[in-house]
Amino acid sequence: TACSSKYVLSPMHPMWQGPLAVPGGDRQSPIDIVVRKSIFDGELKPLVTSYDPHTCQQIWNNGYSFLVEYDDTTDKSTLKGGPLKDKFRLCQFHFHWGETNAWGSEHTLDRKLFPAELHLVHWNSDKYSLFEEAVMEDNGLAVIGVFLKVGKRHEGLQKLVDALPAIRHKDSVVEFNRFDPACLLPTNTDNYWTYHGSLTTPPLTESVTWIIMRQHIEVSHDQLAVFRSLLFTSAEEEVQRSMVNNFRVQQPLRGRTVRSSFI
Ligand SMILES: CCCCNCc1ccc(S(N)(=O)=O)cc1
Ligand SMILES: [Zn+2]
Repeated sequence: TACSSKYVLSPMHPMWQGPLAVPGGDRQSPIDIVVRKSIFDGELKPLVTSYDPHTCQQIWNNGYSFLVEYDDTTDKSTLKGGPLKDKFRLCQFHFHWGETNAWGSEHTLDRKLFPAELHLVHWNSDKYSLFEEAVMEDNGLAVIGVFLKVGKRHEGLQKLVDALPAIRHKDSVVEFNRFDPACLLPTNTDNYWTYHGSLTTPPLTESVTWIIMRQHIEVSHDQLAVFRSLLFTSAEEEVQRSMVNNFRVQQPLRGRTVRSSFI
């Protein structure tokens, strides 16, 4: 079901960070959000998430990050509201992080780097019938981005952290159920920035409405250290490489406007 886009590269291809800018791409992600240049839009609504923990299926290492995948064959776990006109189905969430707490996020706020960033990936189930279809369309996907800061231990995250040693290597999968992704959202989801962008890993398609939360979540140093114990490489490979710095370089804004839901 690999996307048929012309930008699909194998995960091990040196350009997995993708070309610096996709040829002809004028809405690439991630970007730096210049807070004072974002435009308040009073039409932006609160986000409405309704996630069913029972639709959680598995957690696996895809060689870029680790993904928690949800059953998206029905409208059980959905996102609507915010900047969105349609209803979007949750298909997976994953993270990006650094080798140290000094960096790791894909987006930045006035150039401020966070140690990690959570992405909750949804596709437009009002308009399309499969993720693979939606990924090719300009209103196909909606990704919620949440910044992580190092501080107190995140109790909800621990269940996920405890599963990571079982998926250390690329392509390892374990069954994972009853996880409510809502526990990873900040307490305030009314304040966010939104802009039109792309996937930050191949196929890099320009199909994403990004919704970046203003409020971060806190995780402990030890919890983040377990993320860094994952490997980019499969069990067979002779040289093992730690899964760290799995973020893309930032992309030009190309005149895009970043809107805010708050003043
Ligand atoms: C068609 C198969 C593609 C699998 N991978 C999709 C994908 C890539 C990047 C992001 S992200 N990092 O922009 O949220 C989400 C989902
Ligand atoms: Zn991501």
